[in-house]
Amino acid sequence: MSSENITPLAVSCALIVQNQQVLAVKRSVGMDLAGYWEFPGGKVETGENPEQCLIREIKEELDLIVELISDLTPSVFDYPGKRIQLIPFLVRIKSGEILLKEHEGAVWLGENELFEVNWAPADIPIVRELKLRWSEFFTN
Ligand SMILES: Nc1nc2c([nH]c(=O)n2[C@H]2C[C@H](O)[C@@H](COP(=O)(O)OP(=O)(O)OP(=O)(O)O)O2)c(=O)[nH]1
Repeated sequence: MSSENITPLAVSCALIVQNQQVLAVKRSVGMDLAGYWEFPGGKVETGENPEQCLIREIKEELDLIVELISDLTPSVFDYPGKRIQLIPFLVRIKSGEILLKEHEGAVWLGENELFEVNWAPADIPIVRELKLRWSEFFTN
């Protein structure tokens, strides 16, 4: 089968913003893409939409309740053997304290620190869009 025919795996992810910063989390040993930084989230399951997936994953991974502020442009990326469609949402924390249940690290990044971590390749276009639209997101 040619790569054009691979059905993308939909993955929702959260750009959690607070105090002019966004949260990045580090994938743990044992996960695929271990050691890369990403936005928390996960695969959209049967019967849920990307927004519902996001709320569920952020509760599961970080023990946070978040609310959606806006969406960004999905990023399609081909990893060996799989195509990911990463669906990003800008969110804010509604309640809870961050508890890392699956990741091995977390860091808050300001506008000029966005590229200081080693992002999973699929995240790069999203980080670029965040940087371009930074003032729009942080002045509202
Ligand atoms: N969650 C998340 N996954 C990402 C990002 N960037 C990126 O390439 N991925 C990839 C890594 C994985 O191959 C896939 C999502 O897998 P996952 O392991 O987070 O999803 P999940 O929690 O539903 O998975 P599972 O362990 O239950 O199978 O997407 C990102 O920013 N966030």
